[in-house]
Amino acid sequence: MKRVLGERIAGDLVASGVSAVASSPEEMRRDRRANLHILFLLAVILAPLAYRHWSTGEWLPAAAALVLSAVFVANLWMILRRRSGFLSPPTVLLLTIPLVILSVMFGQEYSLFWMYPLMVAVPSILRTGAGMWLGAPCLMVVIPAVFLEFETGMALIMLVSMIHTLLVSWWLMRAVNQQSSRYRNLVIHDALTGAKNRRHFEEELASAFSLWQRHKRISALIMLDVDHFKAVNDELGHAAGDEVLKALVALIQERIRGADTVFRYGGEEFAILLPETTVSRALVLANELRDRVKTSHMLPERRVTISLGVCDPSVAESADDWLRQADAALYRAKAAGRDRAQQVASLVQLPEPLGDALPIWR
Ligand SMILES: Nc1nc2c(ncn2[C@@H]2O[C@H](COP(=O)(O)OP(=O)(O)OP(=O)(O)O)[C@@H](O)[C@H]2O)c(=O)[nH]1
Repeated sequence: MKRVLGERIAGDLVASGVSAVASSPEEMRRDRRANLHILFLLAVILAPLAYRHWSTGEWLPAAAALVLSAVFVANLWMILRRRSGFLSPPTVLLLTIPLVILSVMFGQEYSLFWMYPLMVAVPSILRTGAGMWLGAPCLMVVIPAVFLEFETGMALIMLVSMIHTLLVSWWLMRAVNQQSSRYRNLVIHDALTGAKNRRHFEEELASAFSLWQRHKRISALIMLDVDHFKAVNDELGHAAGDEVLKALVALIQERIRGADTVFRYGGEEFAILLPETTVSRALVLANELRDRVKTSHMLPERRVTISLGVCDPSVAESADDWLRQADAALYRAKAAGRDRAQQVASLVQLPEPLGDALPIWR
């Protein structure tokens, strides 16, 4: 249980390293704004805390709060100037919590009021259930101080309201998370087939291309198109055409590895992006898919076939060019009679057996 909890908190801390989860510029801007607010909040908590300790002659906690507050302000300044700070929000949070608790232990009972913004900040920064797992022990640590410093009625009110603050903040954060993952799914998926959509494809293709450019990490792109799909629609109706598209995506998804992705590029054209895969291995997969589609009896009335084009980024000058070349290979396959796969020969030779050893499906 402990390990699972530790892993969850660690996972959430990593995930809440914000820039790691934010992918679109809009998400990054939103996270930056949220970071600024939270960092400002935590910096503000520490300044009056330092003042109170200083005014009662407790130099050590006063100095610690002052130094930390100054560090947080510098971090804020860096984020404003350079868009990223030297401390992540979880680190800032993990530095603030012990200081507030220590301040209470040092006899500054009014520091307990800073537990309220902290109970808001913990779920907001950690974003998931781990916020609760970190917030709850913090409250437990301060319970003795609450009952020691305040009369029982007041202590109970404070405790219940702190728990309430933590629960409401966690509940709100959970609702926000659920909504955003629902929206993200809608934004990146094609509603009919469940494949990822073209917009997401363009992002993923660009990132696969920059992995190739910067680190020479190879990927293969397969473009595929259903042959004579118009005839399917015309003869059997649009609904039958839709069923073919859904069955095709299901067949591809069943075959490819977890790391690979199938996208609906448009109409009856699809793309499959295969990380760490050579063109020759992708061609083997393309032919296997072609074979499986042909023998799958998706429609009892007529045989469905596909044509495919395979290409890696070594031959391309940009992500767009990569797509253009894979598409050109696909249309060569169409022109050569359909129900076949064509490749663009790669310009790189991976050392064998590495090239061969790369798995192409699960
Ligand atoms: N059922 C269905 N049909 C679609 C969908 N999107 C596009 N189409 C149809 O797909 C057909 C594509 O036809 P064409 O571009 O002529 O291609 P094709 O008949 O497959 O011919 P080739 O690609 O040359 O083999 C058109 O009739 C479109 O209406 C969809 O979501 N559902």
